[in-house]
Amino acid sequence: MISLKNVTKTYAAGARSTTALRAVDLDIQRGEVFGIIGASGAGKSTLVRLINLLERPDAGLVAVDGRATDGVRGRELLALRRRIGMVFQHFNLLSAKTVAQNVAFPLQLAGERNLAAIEARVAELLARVGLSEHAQKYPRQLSGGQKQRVGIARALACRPSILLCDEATSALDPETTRSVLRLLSEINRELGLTIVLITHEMDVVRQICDRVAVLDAGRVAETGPVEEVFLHPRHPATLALVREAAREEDGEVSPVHGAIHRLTFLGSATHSPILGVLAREHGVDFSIVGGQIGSIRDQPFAQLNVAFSGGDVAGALARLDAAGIDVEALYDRSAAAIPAEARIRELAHVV
Ligand SMILES: Nc1ncnc2c1ncn2[C@@H]1O[C@H](COP(=O)(O)OP(=O)(O)OP(=O)(O)O)[C@@H](O)[C@H]1O
Repeated sequence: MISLKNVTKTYAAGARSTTALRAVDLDIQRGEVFGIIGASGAGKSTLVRLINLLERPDAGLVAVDGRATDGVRGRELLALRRRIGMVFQHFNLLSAKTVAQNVAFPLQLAGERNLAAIEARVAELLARVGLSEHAQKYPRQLSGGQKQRVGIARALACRPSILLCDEATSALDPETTRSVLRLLSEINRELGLTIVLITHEMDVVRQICDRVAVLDAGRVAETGPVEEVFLHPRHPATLALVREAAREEDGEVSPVHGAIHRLTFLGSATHSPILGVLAREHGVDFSIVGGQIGSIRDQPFAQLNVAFSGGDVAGALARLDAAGIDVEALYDRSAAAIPAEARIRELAHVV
């Protein structure tokens, strides 16, 4: 649906130049919700401008909606751009136009002259985003969440096949963010639209995306299903984004003895009372030294750093594995070389 192959983009400013993207490969499938996450300066905005065809790469290939875009010009370029609906962080609504007029605007720009057809399409779009009764209001009379719903309705007006959301929830509070993400999820399911979400927040990716690519200093640091990238981050840039989302305090972890393992429960396994079973049946003691619980899309998860001691630890670990719980050895406090306390604190932050 969207593919970038070996894409590089450099900005030249006088004698200085900045390479914003380096050898980026991305493959976004039709109908998926794909997240692109990265810290400030990672190259997200540059990627948006390449996907919506406002800029061209210096090297490499960009294909959109199954079409290679190099060499596409004029009307053809305009038509391809219309396949992509844009949703912006600051809504970009026209303040002198009503909600209905804002949503009608792209249809008029696309050359639609039939007023009845425009009116019907606008009514349908406003119903979809839950704003029918606000059609005659002006943007200043709306809340942030309502303004973004207008932005989404406007982006859908010309029936795009891709919705490109550039930090679409970054100006919204967490509750409004959740409701806008729910709306995007509905649109993805019901209209089969491909959604690309550009964000600096792992929480946004976790709530809605199927797959994610992590950008770091212009490169794709890692990419994969959200469960995999969020629960088992491999690259330091991903780890930093996951930690930020967990918003853990820099608290002390009481000194513990024994092997520390990270247990990842996903889906129905999250509700299993397995730790009690391990204590009873394998005679192991355990202390929880860090962790987080939450959900990834609609799936519950828990990730706990647990120090096991005494009893049959090997048997307990095998039991966890058999129960479908991912077990990863982090560190053994009983080992001869005990690292500094800071290292233990760091481990507690890993989840
Ligand atoms: N027009 C430009 N001219 C020169 N350098 C640029 C230009 N646009 C972006 N850059 C540089 O390219 C790099 C990537 O910038 P980009 O805006 O794509 O990152 P970003 O991930 O969107 O960051 P942010 O979240 O802060 O907007 C940065 O070092 C930036 O300074």
